[in-house]
Amino acid sequence: MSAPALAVRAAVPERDVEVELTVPAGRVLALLGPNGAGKSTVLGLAAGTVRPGSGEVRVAGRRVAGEGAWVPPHARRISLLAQEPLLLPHLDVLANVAFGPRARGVARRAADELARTRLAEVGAEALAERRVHRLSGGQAQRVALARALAPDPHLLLLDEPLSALDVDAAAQLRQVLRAALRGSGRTAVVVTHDLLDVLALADDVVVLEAGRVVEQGTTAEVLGRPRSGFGARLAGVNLLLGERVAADAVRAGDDVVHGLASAQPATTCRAAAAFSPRAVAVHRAAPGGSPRNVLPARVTGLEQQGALVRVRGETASGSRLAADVTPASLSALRIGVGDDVVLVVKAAEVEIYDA
Ligand SMILES: Nc1ncnc2c1ncn2[C@@H]1O[C@H](COP(=O)(O)OP(=O)(O)OP(=O)(O)O)[C@@H](O)[C@H]1O
Repeated sequence: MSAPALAVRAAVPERDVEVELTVPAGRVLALLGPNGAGKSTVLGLAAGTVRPGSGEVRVAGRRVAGEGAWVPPHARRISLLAQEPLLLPHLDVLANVAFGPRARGVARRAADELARTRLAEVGAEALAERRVHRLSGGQAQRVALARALAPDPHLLLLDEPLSALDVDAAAQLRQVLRAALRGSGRTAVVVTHDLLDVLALADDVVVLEAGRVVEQGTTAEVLGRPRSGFGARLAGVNLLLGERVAADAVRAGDDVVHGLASAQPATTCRAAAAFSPRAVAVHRAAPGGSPRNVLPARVTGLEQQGALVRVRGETASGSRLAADVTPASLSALRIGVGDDVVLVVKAAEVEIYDA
């Protein structure tokens, strides 16, 4: 087996970041997490703009940072596509894309040819002779992608690459990125806050919170069975993380939720209960009847969610939950922020799994 394209096992104490993660060659990893979680720091460790206080960083098997080792950024064969396209303003598009290969010693004609191939790959062939200042935001970012791909890097780092673009340009570039990355053999780490980027681009997901990896897995695993608050928000589900108190029940504080357990509970007692906000009904008082989970909560917010209204609530134990209800039912209930309600969800709608 070949070495991973990126292996980080490092701490940056002054930022309280301590992470261990690997990116196998040929895969795309989405690096997610709230503001200040450490995403940029991990990119910096890979790129060589941040030095680890301890531990090491390897790129394609080579130690690029760590005790007694330091490879400067330009010698790591890593390309960065940032929020803003970092193009050289005095060169035309073709020369911008040919710049990296030229710097690695490729002859002029071959570098130009390679640049045209990369421009064609991102749908920007027709822009080859254009001056950089005459490009739109979306065009410039395409050219920046071609430029990042041209030196054939071990690893491509994408730092919120679509966030400076309007919705249409972002959607187009997302497809271009998808074509350039998925199944291409290229390896990338993409920092994003956008679920659409994760779905379109990522094979794997790592979630960081407060400088630590709190969750990792394939995109399907993390979205299907999130094990962190951030992962649950991304997946759009309610998540109670706590201890397993029965094969089919999880307790978080005083909140106990029953559900359908995965076949074989592990010996660990950390477990998660996940359910959709659409499966949650909102009542003024606990209803009688069939096996249900009943969670008293205080309403903390109301917001429109498509054709429904999302009712946000918090239980006395601090579990934050959401219920999506129709405007008509909400109006009949006459509830507002600060009111006490009862959130009800059938056990059959709850999935219980190890966390
Ligand atoms: N240049 C710096 N010097 C010192 N501390 C920093 C520096 N940059 C970031 N930090 C701190 O390091 C921690 C991780 O920040 P980082 O920028 O890596 O998070 P992030 O997940 O990229 O956040 P965001 O989504 O806001 O960009 C935070 O506590 C932050 O305040």
